[in-house]
Amino acid sequence: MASISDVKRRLPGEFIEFIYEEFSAGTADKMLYSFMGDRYTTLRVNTIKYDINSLMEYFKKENIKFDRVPWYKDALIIKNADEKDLEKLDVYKNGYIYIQSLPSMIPPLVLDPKQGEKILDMTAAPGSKTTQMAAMMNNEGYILANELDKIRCERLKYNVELQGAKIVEVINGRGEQLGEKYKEEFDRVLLDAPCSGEGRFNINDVKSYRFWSVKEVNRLSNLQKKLLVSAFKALKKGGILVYSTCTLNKKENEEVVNWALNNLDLEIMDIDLKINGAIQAFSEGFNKSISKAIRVLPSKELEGFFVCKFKKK
Ligand SMILES: C[S@@+](CC[C@H](N)C(=O)[O-])C[C@H]1O[C@@H](n2cnc3c(N)ncnc32)[C@H](O)[C@@H]1O
Repeated sequence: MASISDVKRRLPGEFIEFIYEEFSAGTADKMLYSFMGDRYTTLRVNTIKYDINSLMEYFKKENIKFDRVPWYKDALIIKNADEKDLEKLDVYKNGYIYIQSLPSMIPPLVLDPKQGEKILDMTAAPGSKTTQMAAMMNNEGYILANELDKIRCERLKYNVELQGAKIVEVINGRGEQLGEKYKEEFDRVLLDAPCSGEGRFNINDVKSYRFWSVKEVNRLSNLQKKLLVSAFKALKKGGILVYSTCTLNKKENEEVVNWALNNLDLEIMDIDLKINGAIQAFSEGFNKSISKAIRVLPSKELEGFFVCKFKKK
């Protein structure tokens, strides 16, 4: 059984220092505990093709044990099978389900895209949230899903196709350029930003933390601000923008959001979801309204996440 000293030994020393500098010792300890092991596999039923009751019946027949998620009727926590087991099932191969972490399902729920609306998903691959939004919209309306990385863009196209998300158009380019190209065209914009991924660190998976450095966090924080400017420009007046990351440091979360409040005509809105394990974002030293944003602290069920909902004034 790993211990907190194993975590401290294996993860980059500067990351550990950074976390203890930015957070209270109690919060930092909790975060480190979450990096010790694997989480349960979780998924969402694809309501374009299937429904939750049929899926639960199917799993019972297959002897797959699950728990429901209080804040999302279409999601399940799988107790006795992992991703590889699920990938062998017909429901997976036919695109009836989408394997997705629970916190990753929060930003689309907060954005709340409506049937018939025009949505921009600025950094979209592999398409968890794009396909979730298409399902939430009953496959009616329009989603422009952009991704910079060519290979990840192919994966995005594959997932969109498999899930039957017909309202999605996939494009390959820099999110920073979309604001000028599509000025005030979208009802809602999702910026699920490229980030340092600290909320998904796992000491058994070197890939999860190999690229972390202070320099990289600073680079990402600058990129996130540029992407936010672009997202703001692409949004109609009165439109909704959701900014999310799966990282823990303030530089890529509260600091970026604080910068946006100081430089763009945006206000932060309340998030109405009641999620166990979610806390208010940290507002000390920042604009007080940042406490309306949420942080999901990493745990056995949940990876770390940050979600902020804005309205364009
Ligand atoms: C957090 S991931 C998105 C996950 C996706 N929203 C989902 O739920 O499946 C961020 C994505 O942004 C892409 N990316 C990085 N820089 C970008 C840029 N400048 N413009 C557009 N996409 C970018 C990355 O390749 C990565 O696929």
